[in-house]
Amino acid sequence: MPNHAGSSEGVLSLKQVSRWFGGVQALADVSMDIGQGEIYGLIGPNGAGKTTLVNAITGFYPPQQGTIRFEGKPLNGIHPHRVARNGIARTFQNVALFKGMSVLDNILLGRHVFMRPSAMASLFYWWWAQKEEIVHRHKVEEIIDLLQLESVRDEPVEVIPLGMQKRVELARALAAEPRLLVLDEPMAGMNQEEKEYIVRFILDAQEALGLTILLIEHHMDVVTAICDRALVLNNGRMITEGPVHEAVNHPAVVSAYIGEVA
Ligand SMILES: Nc1ncnc2c1ncn2[C@@H]1O[C@H](COP(=O)(O)OP(=O)(O)OP(=O)(O)O)[C@@H](O)[C@H]1O
Repeated sequence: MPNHAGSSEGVLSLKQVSRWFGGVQALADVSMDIGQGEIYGLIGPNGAGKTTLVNAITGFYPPQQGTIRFEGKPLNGIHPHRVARNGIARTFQNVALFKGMSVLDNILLGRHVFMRPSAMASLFYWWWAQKEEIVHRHKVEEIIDLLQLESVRDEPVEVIPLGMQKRVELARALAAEPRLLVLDEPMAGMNQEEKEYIVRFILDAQEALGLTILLIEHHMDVVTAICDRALVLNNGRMITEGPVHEAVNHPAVVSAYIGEVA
């Protein structure tokens, strides 16, 4: 059951956001407001526009119409790297880790938002860079602890089970110290036990770090268990938006999820 009621102050606010890919309208006038500390679900059948919405928020595919504001500041047209530095981290639908690198180094990569762009700067100010490195490693250790990745920290990521790889992705996103965390199907391909683990870790991280979360998820049991509110999309359009139990029981949602797309 939801236990993170959001305040009235919107952290992320979208107003009539639209996005086209050629002749396909992937998003049509989508609006939403996510409150501080909320876990907000984004649901809908395949091709509904969920990932496009996340890509619009995180700067990968800016909307062609409408406005997106984060903590009161406009996000439209901001480069993904700057969006990340401004406090929004995301995970990807398909595992996007660096094979051949250890779990620890993959998580450390999440710190890149704080690192200096010039390697030369680090070379000249090596002493400063060393101090910086210690801070980064310390933060990463905290996250390894929080997500219980200690036993695999030195393993190459490709040898650990999928469920753990997804947990490493979550860890890498947390390493960027976001205030808004966007999770794109964090449970895809997981078995029941792995799902239960990742739900637990998401809730732990949310509580420990005071996060606001936007969650794309197909598992309705998870959505109803942990989300406060939800937005339902179909063909890029808003079907319904509101308290999660009302949203998931909307007739169009029920029919969309049993295959008769409304
Ligand atoms: N880069 C792109 N180029 C062209 N069309 C795209 C692109 N990204 C998304 N689309 C189209 O936009 C629509 C919405 O796709 P999107 O991936 O956002 O849906 P989704 O709800 O995330 O689906 P899924 O649950 O399958 O991930 C689809 O018709 C898709 O083909």
